[in-house]
Amino acid sequence: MSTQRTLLEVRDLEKHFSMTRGVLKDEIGRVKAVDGISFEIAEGETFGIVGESGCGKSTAARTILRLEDPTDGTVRFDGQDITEYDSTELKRFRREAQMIFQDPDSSFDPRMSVGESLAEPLIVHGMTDRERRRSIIEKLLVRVGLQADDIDRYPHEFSGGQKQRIGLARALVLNPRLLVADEPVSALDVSVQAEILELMEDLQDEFGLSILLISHNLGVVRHICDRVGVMYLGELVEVGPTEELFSDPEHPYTRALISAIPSADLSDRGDRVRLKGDVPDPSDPPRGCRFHTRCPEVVPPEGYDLEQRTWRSLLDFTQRVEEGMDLEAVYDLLHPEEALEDRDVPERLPTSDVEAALRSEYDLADDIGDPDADAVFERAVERLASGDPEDARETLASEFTTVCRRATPELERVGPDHRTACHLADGHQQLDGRPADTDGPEADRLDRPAE
Ligand SMILES: Nc1ncnc2c1ncn2[C@@H]1O[C@H](COP(=O)(O)OP(=O)(O)OP(=O)(O)O)[C@@H](O)[C@H]1O
Repeated sequence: MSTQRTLLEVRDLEKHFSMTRGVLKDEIGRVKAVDGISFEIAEGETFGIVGESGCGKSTAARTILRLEDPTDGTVRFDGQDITEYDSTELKRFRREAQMIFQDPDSSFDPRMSVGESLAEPLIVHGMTDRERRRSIIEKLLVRVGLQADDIDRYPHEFSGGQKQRIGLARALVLNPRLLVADEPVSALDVSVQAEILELMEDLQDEFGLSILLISHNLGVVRHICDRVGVMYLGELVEVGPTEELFSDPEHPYTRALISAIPSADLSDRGDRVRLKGDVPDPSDPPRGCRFHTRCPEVVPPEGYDLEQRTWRSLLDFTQRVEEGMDLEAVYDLLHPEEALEDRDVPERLPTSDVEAALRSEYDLADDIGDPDADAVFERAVERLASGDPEDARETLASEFTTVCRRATPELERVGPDHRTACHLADGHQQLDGRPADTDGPEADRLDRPAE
């Protein structure tokens, strides 16, 4: 990490959105968009936050700039807690911390010339001298690769890349110390993305800026960030120096994101990890490690000898049964073509048919390699076929249990400046972690069923 002093310090930041119902606006839940993230950015440093869509990156950025009020946690800028700022301090902060957005088109008023748009922040912050404003803006336009006389042109006269250059000029016109860039190049042609990123790097050096870069694109983050935080479902799961994180990723989510980067080298295709499904609902995140429902490296249950792929399938099946796989759902699996109104579900279904359908659905071989695990699976299948999903659920939950569901891994050090929140990482292997905060069927472990 940079030896420069810290400019931005984010501690345990949370932003939850209330979900309400009816005219009385009763709260029926909370979207935990940002759920306890901590990191810092040094002066002159570029820190990237990366993750799939919906994992909370933009909300984090907006909350850090106090465009949203945090639910909990602190954001310190130059040592001061911005959540405590009064309106005067907030105005000064808004000068020192600027943002650029993904879509340069929608961030400009089409009726205002470039000069008028860029003069606005100067006027708001008290620069009354028109000539001085014009001179500052012209110099900045040249600095971002445009021409001084572009000052009198209108947004529609520029390409996307040029508009993002103007966006950068507008962000820098007040000489800020922090630039928050939310997907600054994802709306641009690939050919101009690198130009804009290089411009940002040059401007950073020249203006001594700290940058918080938000992107779903790991290539973009790798290009210009000194350090990276990987975000999943409102939490940071790994934070480390960029090259170390890319060459030696510690979290399975980071590994999956890196392996999904399109590579010219087709020979490595076999190693690609494909993450199944979308990011789960942030109003009801999975307990334990939030990534365990999609993790390709989820820790297997003790006492079984299973290949990772088989274990992942068994856990997917367990999760599905827990979510409420009943006799009707099993029937639908056996009769996918049957219309809903023609459905006549009997009290029990042939166990062998159910077993074959479920093995096919979850890609489980006839012999999964461990007779004990097979016995658990078969018992669950038999209970499902008999219309007793509760027993199936309890059997699976008590047997196919994993530390990844039982305990929440903390972000712990795996290198001098590298931290990860994964039970697999060094220091997590004692399988402790924080207990998951919801009681579930695993809370009361059942005895292993008779074999
Ligand atoms: N004002 C809001 N009210 C309710 N939920 C919100 C609000 N803003 C964001 N969310 C939810 O919070 C979660 C995180 O959204 P956010 O936009 O921060 O994610 P993101 O990682 O930036 O994704 P994207 O790149 O798609 O914008 C999402 O589930 C989103 O629907």
